[in-house]
Amino acid sequence: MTERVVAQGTFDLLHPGHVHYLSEAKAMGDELHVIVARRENVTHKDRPVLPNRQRRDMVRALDPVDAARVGHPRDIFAPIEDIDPATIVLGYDQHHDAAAIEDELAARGVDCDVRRASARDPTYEDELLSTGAIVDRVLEQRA
Ligand SMILES: Cc1cc2nc3c(=O)[nH]c(=O)nc-3n(C[C@H](O)[C@H](O)[C@H](O)COP(=O)(O)O)c2cc1C
Ligand SMILES: Nc1ncnc2c1ncn2[C@@H]1O[C@H](COP(=O)(O)OP(=O)(O)OP(=O)(O)O)[C@@H](O)[C@H]1O
Repeated sequence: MTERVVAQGTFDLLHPGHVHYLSEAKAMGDELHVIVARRENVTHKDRPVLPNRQRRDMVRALDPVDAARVGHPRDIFAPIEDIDPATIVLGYDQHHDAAAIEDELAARGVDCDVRRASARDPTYEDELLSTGAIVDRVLEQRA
């Protein structure tokens, strides 16, 4: 049986940390489905610069990704019910609580494991592995 895996995030300005996360998530199953956060739901940091559809299309073009969609406007569990994954992979720094997600999904009849991905550190001096850091460098160098 095909094991579906779900990854999620903002994916505004792509960088090797995103590729690391998505490759690791793909290795946890057969088919990787990515949920791209809607702009209006990104409230814990600066909102993305790029529109929902552009971020989805770029994520969809990455090698480990089999499918990508813009997330639900209100219910973050609705796309999960639709995809019905064996595993959800949280990013190393995502603030979501794995046990709480498992419990909510179990209540909705979705039985899936929630795992945590590893971080990728820079491999050379000026490598930038966060969208926020890229934006800061653009502001610094183009001001
Ligand atoms: C299991 C799961 C499902 C999610 N589904 C959605 C969704 O349907 N719509 C959405 O706008 N955000 C959704 N999110 C939230 C974002 O993907 C993301 O966690 C957050 O808004 C952006 O923060 P980050 O890029 O720092 O992780 C989901 C998060 C998780 C953990
Ligand atoms: N350096 C990294 N190593 C591993 N995973 C990463 C790295 N950077 C981002 N990710 C993961 O990629 C997913 C999407 O990340 P997101 O676009 O929110 O992060 P970001 O690039 O760190 O942005 P920001 O700097 O605005 O927080 C998240 O699950 C996040 O944990």
